Amino acid sequence: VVGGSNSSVGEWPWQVSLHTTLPVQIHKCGGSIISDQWILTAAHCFENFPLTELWRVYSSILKQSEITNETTFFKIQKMIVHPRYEFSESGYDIALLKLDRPLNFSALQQPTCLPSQEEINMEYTECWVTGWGYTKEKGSIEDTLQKVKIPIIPNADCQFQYPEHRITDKMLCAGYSEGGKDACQGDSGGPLSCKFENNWYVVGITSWGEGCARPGQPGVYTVVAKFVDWILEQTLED
Ligand SMILES: O=C1CSc2cc(C(=O)N[C@@H](Cc3ccccc3)C(=O)NCCc3cc(Cl)ccc3-n3cnnn3)ccc2N1
Repeated sequence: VVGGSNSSVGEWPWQVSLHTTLPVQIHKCGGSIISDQWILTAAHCFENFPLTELWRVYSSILKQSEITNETTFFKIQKMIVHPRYEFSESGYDIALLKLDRPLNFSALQQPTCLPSQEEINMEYTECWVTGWGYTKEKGSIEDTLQKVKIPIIPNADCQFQYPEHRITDKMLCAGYSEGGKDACQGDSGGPLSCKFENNWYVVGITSWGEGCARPGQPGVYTVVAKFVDWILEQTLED
């Protein structure tokens, strides 16, 4: 996250850190707890790492340095990548992870709400991007979970800013025209969380952008509301 600040303990209890273990263990992507056994994240996280055995899911983490060999983690029992996903910029950048066992909700780990389909994204006036990603383009993974408040911008404006892309109705953009605040490498898969009538919703999934926090190059997020039917089909079947 560029232009953000340190989160406090329990501020984003649905945020998880997804680690790959080979060749060394590193934080790879963010994700959001949406039930006691399901994590919502981005499809592109698994492009080079499709094997569930290579992943570890850490919840109730504020600092990456909290993670040691003794820290408990969840394994992935099932990985569901959207069937229409090809690459981030063509959309459908969404995936579901079923944990090997249910997690116990607490102040430090609990689900966020899925938005309902009809809520249009422009009503959200308080949206935050969170993650352990770079704080500048040539950066490194942050120790403390970062947060930054970023406004959702109309898709028409976003399309103008990305003339070589097709910004679909299943994508939303968030950023400041002057840049300076954005997601960055290591934040993908994490939530764009919006507060609405005193509840928090995972409105977007951090997906792609041209550089980080550049003027006129907003971040692009998967519109979760457009996939709620798919999410329910995949998760209620179990
Ligand atoms: O310890 C390490 C070594 S460096 C490192 C890099 C990445 C990374 O590139 N992640 C990509 C995505 C990815 C994940 C897995 C495999 C391959 C790629 C990302 O977050 N990409 C974020 C994409 C993005 C989204 C928005 Cl909304 C705005 C701006 C951007 N950025 C544009 N340029 N950089 N960020 C993830 C974890 C890492 N951990």
